[in-house]
Amino acid sequence: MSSLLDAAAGFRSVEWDARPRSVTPGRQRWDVKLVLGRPRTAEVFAAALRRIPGITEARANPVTGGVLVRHDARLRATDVGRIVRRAVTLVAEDPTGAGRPASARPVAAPAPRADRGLVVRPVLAVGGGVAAGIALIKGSALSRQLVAVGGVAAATAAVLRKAWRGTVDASQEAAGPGVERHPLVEIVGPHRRRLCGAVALSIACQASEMALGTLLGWTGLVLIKGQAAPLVRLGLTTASAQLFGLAGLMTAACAAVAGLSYASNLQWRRLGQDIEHDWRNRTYAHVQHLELRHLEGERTTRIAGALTDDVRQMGTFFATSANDLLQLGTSLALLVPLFLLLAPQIAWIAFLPIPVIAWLSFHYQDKVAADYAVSGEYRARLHSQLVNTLEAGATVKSFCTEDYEAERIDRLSGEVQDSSRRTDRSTIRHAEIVRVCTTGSMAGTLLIGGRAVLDGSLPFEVFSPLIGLPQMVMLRMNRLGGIVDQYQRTITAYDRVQRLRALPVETDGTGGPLDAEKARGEIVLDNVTFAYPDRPPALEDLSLTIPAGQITALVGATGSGKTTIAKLLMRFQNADIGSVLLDGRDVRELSRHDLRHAIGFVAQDPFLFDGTVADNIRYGSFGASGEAVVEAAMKAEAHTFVATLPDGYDTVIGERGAALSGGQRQRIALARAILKDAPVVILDEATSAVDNETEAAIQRALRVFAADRTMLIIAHRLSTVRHADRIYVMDKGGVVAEQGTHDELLAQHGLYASLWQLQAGEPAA
Ligand SMILES: Nc1ncnc2c1ncn2[C@@H]1O[C@H](COP(=O)(O)OP(=O)(O)OP(=O)(O)O)[C@@H](O)[C@H]1O
Repeated sequence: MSSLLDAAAGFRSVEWDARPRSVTPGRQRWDVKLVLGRPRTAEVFAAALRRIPGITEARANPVTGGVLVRHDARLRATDVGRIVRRAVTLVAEDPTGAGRPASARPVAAPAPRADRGLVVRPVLAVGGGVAAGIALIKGSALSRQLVAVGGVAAATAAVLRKAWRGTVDASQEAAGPGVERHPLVEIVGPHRRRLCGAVALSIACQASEMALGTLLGWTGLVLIKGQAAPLVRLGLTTASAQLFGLAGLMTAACAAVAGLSYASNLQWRRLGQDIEHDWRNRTYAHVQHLELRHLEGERTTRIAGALTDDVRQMGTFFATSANDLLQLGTSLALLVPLFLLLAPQIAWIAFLPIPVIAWLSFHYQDKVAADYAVSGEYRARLHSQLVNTLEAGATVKSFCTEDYEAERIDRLSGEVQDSSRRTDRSTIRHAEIVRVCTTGSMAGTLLIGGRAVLDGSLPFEVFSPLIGLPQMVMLRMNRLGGIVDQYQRTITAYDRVQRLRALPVETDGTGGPLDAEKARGEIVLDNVTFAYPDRPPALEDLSLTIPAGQITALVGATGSGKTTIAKLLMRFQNADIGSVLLDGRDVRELSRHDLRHAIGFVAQDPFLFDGTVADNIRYGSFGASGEAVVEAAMKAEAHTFVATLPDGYDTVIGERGAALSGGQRQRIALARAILKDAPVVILDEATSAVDNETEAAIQRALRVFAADRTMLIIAHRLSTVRHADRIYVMDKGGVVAEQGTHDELLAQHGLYASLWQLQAGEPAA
């Protein structure tokens, strides 16, 4: 890290905005304005960060201005923050990275440049060469016009080349090192057949549309000149017959355009939906199997965003923009040769607006991309704030902060409004400039083409049907910037989805299956040390035994590692040192599915789904009968209150069980674990919210339930565990301070005894 820090210290401090968006152990996300709308700077910035020891990954997104930094857990969050800020200062001074020694430059960055010209340079060379060659040989008026066409082609190619560079940057960034196939190919995946069908239909539709335009031109010809030569060749000799013939042909062309347009749009949309559905399912299946530490490390809203917005973006690109691009390409591919063949003298003026509109379109997109990113960010913040405030309704009311919250929403909404206004202004201005260009070119084509017709160098029969066709292309050109924007958004969305899919999933043990029916349930922690990333050890060299068929309790200081023990047992986390054994087998060797099948777990903050009481008790034991559900509810002391609910077990309890009290929620969760009927049951503060009388009843029922199984009870309220066969008293730092039965521990007059006296209201000895 020192090289960058030292180097940065020598530079004048540049006040570039860099703000942390989220900081979790081992990973930070930043908003860095410096990289917004600057792909090259983003590349240099990420490369600069990657060179720093301890930074394992750095990515900068020029579309959103977001920077992701993954780092070694030993690097402190504040140090990483300092590194990011200094990198901003350094790169702001030298955005190209050229000021560094060659050896220090990012290795991967310049490589793609070699391929970029492959597609566009030949167009430039051929277009320019042919035009210049003819001009030199002939030196006629026609050759001058061909030179002009060459100029238009060269200008268009130059504009497209610039845009192509940007998209290549974006796609290479998304594909990452070692990925051979283009992201769009990856996105389409197994839906190539539907893509081919959609492409064929779009091309046919575009050809029909141009045929329709030509027929309209011929109609004008018949009306003005009394006949159209191509129709005479078809045997229609009189003007009236030609008009009837044209009406018939146009009806057929209209029907073909409508039918093909309908079919192609349907195909593209279906393709988009297939892609969205497919990617959502595949990604969700992956997310379901992520290691819990990664799930906890990612923000829920971010994962939900990838599964909804990002996969939708990938589908929408194919449903709309891919179709637009293909139609634009087809119309250009048909029209340019047609003009060059039939009316080369007006081709240059007809197509003159193409490079101008293309340039305007890209320029506009560059400009609004940053605005879109900013307004998207403001919208996301507003959304998140709205959800937070609505969820915190009781807290807001109890602290009388309604006005404060309203002001916050007002401010965020104002920011969204301002940023949207900026984008709207540029959008309208852009549309009007394009309109001026297309109408200007139309006037020019009429003037120059009209003069050519008058001086006899261009037959009116040729000029008339061609006149309206370029407009069709121009109007489509207007969408070019939008298409590129959609492309970049799609690549960024693909990038985010791929990153989610790159997170490691839970691996299974190698020691064969575990038969839950036969499990005895003895649990041993053998010299276990475990630390969460970037934290001191939660458990340190801990050894304890939870005998099979008995009730064991864990009590003690808050944060002393009690829940962590349950997590290690369920393999939500793995011990760093030592091992956790179930019936003498290391849990890491057991299949996670079998292991978790053998354990009934009630978490500290159990989750209830939006559904009926019965659905929630039956969750995970979907085949359980109604009688079994009621029996489990009785054991958990839930039956009495459920019976008083309006629809009994069919009462809908709302999101997270919002329509129940805390104690009622706990009893439903307890009934769920009882119904699972597992040989090992872990209750983590499972009855902390129920009253003493109900808890005593639950304890009685649980003692019967626990008769033939291993039960681990984690609790702060000591009355909950006084009947346990063994109690471990945990102390700070994840160590066992005392152990024994309730009576033995009282007799020790230690930590447990003083806690008991405190809770019983007796003065401490
Ligand atoms: N996901 C996590 N990431 C980082 N640190 C964590 C995480 N979960 C717990 N910790 C830390 O690990 C330590 C032990 O936490 P644990 O939840 O096991 O304690 P506990 O004894 O169950 O506490 P309580 O009685 O308050 O429920 C605490 O210092 C806590 O801050």
